[in-house]
Amino acid sequence: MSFKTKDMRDSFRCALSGLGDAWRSERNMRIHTLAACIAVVAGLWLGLERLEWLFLFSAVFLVTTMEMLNTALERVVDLFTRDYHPLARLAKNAAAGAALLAAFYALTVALLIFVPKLMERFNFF
Ligand SMILES: Nc1ncnc2c1ncn2[C@@H]1O[C@H](COP(=O)(O)OP(=O)(O)OP(=O)(O)O)[C@@H](O)[C@H]1O
Repeated sequence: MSFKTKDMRDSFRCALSGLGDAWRSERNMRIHTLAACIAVVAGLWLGLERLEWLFLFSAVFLVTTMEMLNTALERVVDLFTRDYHPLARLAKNAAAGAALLAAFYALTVALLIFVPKLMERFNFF
């Protein structure tokens, strides 16, 4: 029996289903989505420039992409073994480390964009 997708629409449906599954099963994914929504609302309120939006969206997509890859790797490792294995630990920790680096990037971008804008808005200068 073949599991191959039939056409582009089928591939797209599978990808959306993957996003939905990750959103339902991964708490981090929901936290990132909430953080992204807050950042977009704050960006609209503070009137970000085009380049600031570009960095903000790059951070949002990097973090969510890393979280999806982390989730995929966790699933593959769990498929391979549910028992303790040092390589399973190393693989999952490395993927979690990648997600953490992306989160640090997003935090840096958010601080560099929002702190000056907020100081300007509240006349801290
Ligand atoms: N089969 C295993 N063998 C050894 N250590 C494991 C194994 N499965 C998980 N671990 C360890 O437990 C940690 C958490 O694994 P788990 O699969 O529960 O991920 P998680 O808590 O869902 O992580 P995240 O918060 O990134 O989604 C891993 O980072 C790893 O250190």
